[in-house]
Amino acid sequence: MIEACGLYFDYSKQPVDQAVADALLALANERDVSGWIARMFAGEHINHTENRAVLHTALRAPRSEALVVDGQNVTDDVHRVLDRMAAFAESVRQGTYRSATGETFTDVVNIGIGGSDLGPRMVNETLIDFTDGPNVHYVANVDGAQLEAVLKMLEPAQTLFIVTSKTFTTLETMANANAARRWLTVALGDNAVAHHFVAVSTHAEEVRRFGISADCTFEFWDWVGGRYSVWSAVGLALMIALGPERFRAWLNGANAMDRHFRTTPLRSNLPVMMALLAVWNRNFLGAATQVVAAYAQKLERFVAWLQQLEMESNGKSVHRDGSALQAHSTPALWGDVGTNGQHAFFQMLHQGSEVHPVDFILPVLGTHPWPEQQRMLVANCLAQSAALMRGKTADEVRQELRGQFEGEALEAAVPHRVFPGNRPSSTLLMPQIDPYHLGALMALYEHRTFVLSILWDINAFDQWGVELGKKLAQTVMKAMDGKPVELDPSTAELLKKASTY
Ligand SMILES: O=P(O)(O)OC[C@H]1O[C@](O)(CO)[C@@H](O)[C@@H]1O
Repeated sequence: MIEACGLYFDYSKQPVDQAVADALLALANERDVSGWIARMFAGEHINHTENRAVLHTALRAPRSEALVVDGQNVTDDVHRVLDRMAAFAESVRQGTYRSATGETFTDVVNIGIGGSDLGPRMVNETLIDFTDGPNVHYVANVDGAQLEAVLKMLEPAQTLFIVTSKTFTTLETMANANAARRWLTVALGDNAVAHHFVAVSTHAEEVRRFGISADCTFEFWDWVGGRYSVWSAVGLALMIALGPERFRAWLNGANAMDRHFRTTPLRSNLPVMMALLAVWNRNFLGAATQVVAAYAQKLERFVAWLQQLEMESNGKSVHRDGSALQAHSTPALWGDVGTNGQHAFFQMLHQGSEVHPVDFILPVLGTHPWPEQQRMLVANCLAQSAALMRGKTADEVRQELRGQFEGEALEAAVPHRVFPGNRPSSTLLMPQIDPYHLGALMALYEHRTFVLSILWDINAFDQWGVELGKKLAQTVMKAMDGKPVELDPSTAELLKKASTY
């Protein structure tokens, strides 16, 4: 086990002995994991395909920790924006920042997608017991049904929109932002936009073009990747919900994990060991997927956030130098909260034809008034990992069924009830869900993802794989408008059929 920042990581149910652990650590040394960690924290341009530093860790560093990168003290920049966010969040929460009609804002809508949505939404939902500000809603999908479902609950005169987009050109976000602006101006007139819209972006020019002034813009920087951006001004809606103090406690949890990651020898370094176990399961034992089962209803959106973090970062097929990978990179990551998953896909985990390693995450103390149910939740989490490990032999099944079945009937019944066992899992205990421990948990997985990229020698911080589909969507839309564009026959036929509905 390894314990860090209030998280207790038990990997005793992983198929790893001392020799394997030593070999994995030798691999980490061969890949220069320590050197890469130092390079990331120092602000080197390790995102080489975009020539950018990778400094989400600076977003949660204390004010006193100066870090000069490319001639700029990034800690000063970070705290200047954090202070502006705190002042703004408090003014919305206290009702001193008013709407165009002089009313307080009862509702805030964050419009953003990918990293500009998944992180803040997940943290907001997980820490819902710690929120005491206006109601915060999140709209991501270009499917207008999502925007409509939110807007129909709201009063224009009491609604603040935060348009969150690193690039401020993302199709979905701009479509939703434009629609929200129309909804607002129909009710309150064009002048309301200045009171009701703020922006979070790295692209001041695009924000200005949309009609949001610099005063209402909260910046971040190109050294913050989209899927690592929740700690920046992208968390503004979250800060309005939580208040600046709890937001800081959450940053502190992440900062504690950063310090652990940066300073702890590899053998007892939690993100490093998690990544090594993942490589063991993926590349040596052949696991094609990784399951994450959080035993806490509040963590319902954790896997969605993690999917972008891991699969957008490490879903690559080439090394840093562009040569093809000789081994697989990220497994598909999926899961659901316990105990719900037990009644859905756990059958396959226990008896399916392939092995899928599981990370069990268990906040032990509930934050609800039903202690008996919390006991059941904890018991179920521990029981599932034990069952995966132990399995059940044919002899054990026979013993159990004796008296119920005899002879041929008994033998026919046995194979269906056998569990192979030896199915790997790790269990991560935390005392409870609170801002500090959630911050530490998220930073843990961020660093695990980074270490995996080092072990696979890939760039975890670009995402060229999302570009092609985005471009083709533009072509398809042109075709929908009757413009002469070239579509492959399959897509052209689908479009033809779709146009008949
Ligand atoms: O914040 P933006 O620029 O709107 O981008 C949203 C998301 O789109 C992506 O670029 C691609 O999915 C993500 O990396 C990013 O989080």
